[in-house]
Amino acid sequence: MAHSSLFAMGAASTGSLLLSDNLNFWDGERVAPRPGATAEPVYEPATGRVLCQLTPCGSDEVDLAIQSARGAYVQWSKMAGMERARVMLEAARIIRERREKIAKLEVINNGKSITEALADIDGCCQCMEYYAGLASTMAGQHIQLPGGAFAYTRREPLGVCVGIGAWNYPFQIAVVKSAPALACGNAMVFKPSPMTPVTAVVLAEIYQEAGVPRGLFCVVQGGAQTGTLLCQHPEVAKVSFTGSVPTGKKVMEMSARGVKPVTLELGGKSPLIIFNDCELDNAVKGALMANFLTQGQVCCNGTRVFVQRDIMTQFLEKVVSRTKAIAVGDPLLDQTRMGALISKPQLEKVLAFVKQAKEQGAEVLCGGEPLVPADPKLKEGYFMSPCVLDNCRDDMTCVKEEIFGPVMSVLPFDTEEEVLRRANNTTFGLASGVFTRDISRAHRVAEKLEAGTCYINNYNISPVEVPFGGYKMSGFGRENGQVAIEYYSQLKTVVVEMGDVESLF
Ligand SMILES: NC(=O)c1ccc[n+]([C@@H]2O[C@H](COP(=O)([O-])OP(=O)(O)OC[C@H]3O[C@@H](n4cnc5c(N)ncnc54)[C@H](O)[C@@H]3O)[C@@H](O)[C@H]2O)c1
Repeated sequence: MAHSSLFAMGAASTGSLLLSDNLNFWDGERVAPRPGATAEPVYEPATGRVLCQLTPCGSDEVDLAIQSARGAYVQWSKMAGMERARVMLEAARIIRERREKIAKLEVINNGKSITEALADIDGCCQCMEYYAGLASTMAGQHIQLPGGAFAYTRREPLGVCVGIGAWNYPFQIAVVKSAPALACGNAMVFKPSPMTPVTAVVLAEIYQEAGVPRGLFCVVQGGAQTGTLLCQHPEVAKVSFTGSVPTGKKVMEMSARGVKPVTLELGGKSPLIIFNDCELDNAVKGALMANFLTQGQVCCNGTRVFVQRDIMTQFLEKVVSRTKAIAVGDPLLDQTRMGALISKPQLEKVLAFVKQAKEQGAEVLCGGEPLVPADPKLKEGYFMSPCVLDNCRDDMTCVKEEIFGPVMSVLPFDTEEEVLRRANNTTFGLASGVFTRDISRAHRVAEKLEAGTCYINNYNISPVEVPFGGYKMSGFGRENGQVAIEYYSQLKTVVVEMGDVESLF
């Protein structure tokens, strides 16, 4: 198998990679952008260097990708679940074999630490294996009716599904959408974020190598315009979207016009509630895991940390000392725990949130500043020091809006009833968490929190077996778990008469 030249990058280090490979993929191969189209630069967050050029796909290219997927769908959807499973298990094996190279590419394009990227890729192998396992379990019901008649249901695929991804987990979002879609017999055309175009196309090559029909998983590059073309295309059966609330609304509106089902995985401003009877060291570690993964750019982060007043001093002391110790720097080094934010505008936006928080009365206990690592090659990178904000109030912007950066807002509370009311006082509802040693309280609070996930005594664990998705404006539909099958399939009812037709006419 001829690996893409991406795989010649084995020894690449931060600041050394320049990619020239074609980033679109349909009909089973990488496709060059159309001549004359305007390219835009894609940056390496850790250095601010240009990593590659991206040319957004226009309507002809989107159409070619969808036709290619359509052709593959006809073949793939006829295969038995067990046959599809075999191909997906091979894809999982290849991902595992290349985990380090894929993780490295992800780091260079996204800026997160290699330790996290490796864990992301391992999660992708598990996701692929899990849905391979479910592929052959797609089944319906048999229903006996009077007079010997009966009915049965068939769980059938939808057709060509579209996946649109955010930039924070580029490879993982592509896998989490495509694995259940393909397991159900669908094809997928995937559009990554224009900031992270590099690894979705590696997944396309892996599927191809594993033996999917040519065109089953296609990648088109581009931003809002290309996304719009995908959502409006009449031959698209479903759209699964991961991104912000404002874009999610547009995707839903466009899909509504074509009566296409949508899955929306949107933003959050999740509460993490820490009661005074918690195991404090675990609660502190939980708060860090809830805020600082992927430089704080995680949709389900618990960024509103409510701490019961009598343990506030001890909590802050421990949280601040651990936050100050986070090693920020070259994301490809094993010892680094926090890399660079995705872009210069994102860094500026996050720093502006910190500035505004100070103006509104918050106290910065640590971080919240631009950071220039000692290594000269990182001096133009988008780094900042992780930040803990104290003296926060519910009406502050930093407590109400999704910051999407390494900024933890800490808020005191007195009673369970009060904290639940405040925690639920948001239009978001993606995730939530509670630390307590009182098991009755833990389950009572979990029941009352208005969010798609509640973590008890931990935070930000997302095993593939467990459904994930939002309440309220954080979206609907679920990814991961058995339930995802329902979002990538439809039920046909077949009614069978065994006697004569009784006609009223
Ligand atoms: N719930 C989840 O699972 C989850 C996971 C990761 C990120 N997110 C959310 O994603 C956001 C950050 O990601 P982002 O900045 O890439 O989000 P975004 O909404 O700006 O973009 C997401 C994707 O939508 C595309 N897009 C933009 N305009 C479009 C349009 N009009 N039609 C179709 N597609 C369009 C973008 O090119 C990108 O691929 C945060 O709000 C975060 O919380 C949610």
